[in-house]
Amino acid sequence: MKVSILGAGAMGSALTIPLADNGNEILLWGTEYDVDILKKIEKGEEHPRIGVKLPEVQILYPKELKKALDADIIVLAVSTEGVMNVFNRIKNEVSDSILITIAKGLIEEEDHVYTIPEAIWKENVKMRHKLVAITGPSIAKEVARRAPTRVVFSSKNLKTAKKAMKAFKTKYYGIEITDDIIGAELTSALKNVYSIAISWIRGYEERFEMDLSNAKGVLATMAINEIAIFVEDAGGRKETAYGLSGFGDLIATFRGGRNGMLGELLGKGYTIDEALKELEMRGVGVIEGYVNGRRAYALLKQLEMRGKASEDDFPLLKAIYSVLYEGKKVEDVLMNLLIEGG
Ligand SMILES: NC(=O)c1ccc[n+]([C@@H]2O[C@H](COP(=O)([O-])OP(=O)(O)OC[C@H]3O[C@@H](n4cnc5c(N)ncnc54)[C@H](O)[C@@H]3O)[C@@H](O)[C@H]2O)c1
Repeated sequence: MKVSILGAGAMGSALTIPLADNGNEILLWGTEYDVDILKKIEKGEEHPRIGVKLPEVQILYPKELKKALDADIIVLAVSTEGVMNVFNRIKNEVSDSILITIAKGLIEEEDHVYTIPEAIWKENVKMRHKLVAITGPSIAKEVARRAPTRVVFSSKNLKTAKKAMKAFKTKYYGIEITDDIIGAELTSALKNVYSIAISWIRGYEERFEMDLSNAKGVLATMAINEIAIFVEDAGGRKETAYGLSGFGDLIATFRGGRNGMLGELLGKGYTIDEALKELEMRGVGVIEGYVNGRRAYALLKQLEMRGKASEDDFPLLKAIYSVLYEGKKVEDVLMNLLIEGG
């Protein structure tokens, strides 16, 4: 198949490995932010974010977006902040292709919060049966090194998911499919938010020089249960949260990543402003879990207004929101969460 990847960041580029191993023709289009990376790939150098050389791909520069649209599959491989920006540029020319999204986040438009599929369908209703979301534990560097990985392809139309799976599935890249695309997408966006809280404990461990594995177990359990309730309130299936998209991804990522770094600093006693400043100084890019913490809370409020959810079921999310946006410190909320459950 002919597959275009839009976005030459870590994950978009990592996906060229299973796609090439499966014999697909691959086009890799980069945004304005990706130009240096594209040049490196063209010179045969390692991709700076994933540390491997890419297989044979046709490189396309930012002005060549149109050339990427003639493909069986188009992978929207940009981060959440770029999804609608890129989709709006291609939305009228992609209806014949399968569109795949990989971003793990929520979209906010005119004071309303949407999952990524809902935001896309709102712009082009035809994509309802053409859209596939990839979720589950898949750290880009590991995919790029052919480390064993198993992810979820979700779509309203299982035929579409199966067709997409054919292009990607390899001996080391396993795929399960589901029609619960809203559940899978919401789960993976929330996973980024809750992993901030689980990482508070790492900061605490360092700060007080003691192991706090018991506490980590409590927060991880609260996290997965709240994600499951949230997903069900939003019309998805609880099992999706307990599967690869939720539990699996939480285990894979809470130890590291940008959200984990933010959580750790907060656990060490930094205020949110100090933590964000520190991460900016370290050159860490956008922290998706931070922005999505606010969006998740706003979505919860939206659901509550419609009688579909109750804020009382989400003590951990409320605590995360209060630390990220209301000036609370982790020590103001942690003991109550751990001992009383919120
Ligand atoms: N890295 C991983 O292991 C991994 C795994 C699964 C899913 N994801 C998800 O995939 C998405 C991308 O992650 P990544 O690690 O590849 O990030 P990255 O920072 O390496 O790449 C980000 C990509 O998004 C583009 N981009 C960023 N802001 C943009 C904007 N405002 N407009 C247009 N394009 C923009 C960049 O040009 C780049 O192509 C994230 O949502 C992430 O949660 C990442």
